[in-house]
This record gives sequence, C-alpha cells and structure tokens, in this order.
Amino acid sequence: MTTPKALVAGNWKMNGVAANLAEIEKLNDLIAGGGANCDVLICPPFTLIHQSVQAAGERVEIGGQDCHANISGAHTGDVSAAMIKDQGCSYVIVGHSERRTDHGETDEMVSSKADAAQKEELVAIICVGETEAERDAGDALSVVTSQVRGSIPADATADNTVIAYEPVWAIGTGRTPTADDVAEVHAAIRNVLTERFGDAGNSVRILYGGSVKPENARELMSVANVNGALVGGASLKADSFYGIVQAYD
Ligand SMILES: O=C[C@H](O)COP(=O)(O)O
Repeated sequence: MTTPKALVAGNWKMNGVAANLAEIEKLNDLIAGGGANCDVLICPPFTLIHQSVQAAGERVEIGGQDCHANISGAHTGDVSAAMIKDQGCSYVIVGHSERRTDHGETDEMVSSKADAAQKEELVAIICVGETEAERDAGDALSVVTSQVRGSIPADATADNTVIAYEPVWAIGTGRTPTADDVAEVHAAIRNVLTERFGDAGNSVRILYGGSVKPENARELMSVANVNGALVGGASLKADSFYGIVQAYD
C-alpha cells in the first residue's frame, strides 16, 4: 500500500491584501531553512494569485479557492480553471462548506468544478464534511461518504484528486473531533476511494481541516489515513502555518 506524501494547504479565504505577501515569502524561507517532508500550498484570494506565485519561491505552491465549471464565457465575476492554471497554480479547492452554504453548491456542481479543474491539469481539492446537527444525529459517515461519491468527477484519477474532510462545526471554532472520530471518517473516505480507484485509492491524499493549529497538528496528522491538513485561520501568518508544517519534519 502506498502512503501518499502529505500536503499541508492554507486557505486564506477572503483575507489578505498585497501587504500580506510577505507572509508567503517568509513561509518559503522558513521551510527552505528547516525542511518539511510534505508539500505546502497556499490558496490566496484570486486578486493575489499572480503576486503570490512570484512570492512563493521553491517550496510553496499556489492554488485557487474555487473555479467555475465552464472554461470561459458570460459568467460575470467568475474565474475559470484555465485562468487559475494560466497564473501558475497547481491546485484548486472546490466544494468548501462555505461555498456549499453561501452559494448553494451541490455535489453535482462541485463535481463539475472538479472536472473543469482536472481537465486543466490542476489537482482538485474536494471538500466534504458534516454539520453539527448531522453528527449529533449519527449521520456523519453517511453524509460524508455520500458527498465524496457525489463530488468526484467521472473522469477523475487518483493523481488529480485530493479529499479534504472538514467537519463544518470545527471550522473557525477552536473545536476539533477526537482522534478516534477523525480516524473513523478518514477510514470511511478511504474505502470509498479504493472502491472508486482500486489500489490507487490508497495514494489519494485525505486532508483533515477544522481548527488545525500548531498545538494540535502533530496529534491530528498522526491519525491513520490523515495525509495532511487544510488550514484556515492559522495559515494567515507564516509562523503559525510553519508550526503546522513542522508536524512533518
Ligand atoms: O479551509 C479551511 C478550513 O475551513 C478550516 O478553517 P480553520 O482552520 O480556520 O478552522
């Protein structure tokens, strides 16, 4: 069984202006100085992608936070996977719970976006996760596995797919599931991936996201089938994000 190389990804969400690019330069310097046995990605707002690619150096990759399902056309305010790729990105996040909530994105829409990204040779980071009510009702596993099945495009491969499990109730709250709960959900996702991709499903990275901090990163990243993190708030400052990356030193 192949253990995938971990990915620690930062999602800046709707935060950051040009002055914050120094954090990306600093992050690259910290990693170059201290090593990190994982891939490192920052997904800034679209307005900063071009400058972020220039600031990122050798050790940090840059990605988008969303893309449209179409490659071009009359879609005011939207950005296509081709445009993100053109700026030097290698990844794009799709189906984040904030987009599922704020923009009514369904699994079918997320799958279309992931398909557009993968056809542009971007790796799609497909986000899934249950709400607190769904967990309390005992439905976490069925909700998450259904989202994974419904959000992976028909033409996806193990190489161009990453899954990020983010319990909605853990995002930005300081609360995290227990290690056992994370292990249970990640194992269920792994089963879906091996059903879908065969043995190659073992090489798909499954990230955990939701209140990951330097203080809890080592414990969360050591859980079985956790192959990295998707980090929000703690990715905005190089020092705290590097503290998470160091879980893979
Ligand atoms: O995309 C990142 C997640 O939503 C996690 O955010 P957080 O680390 O601020 O909880």
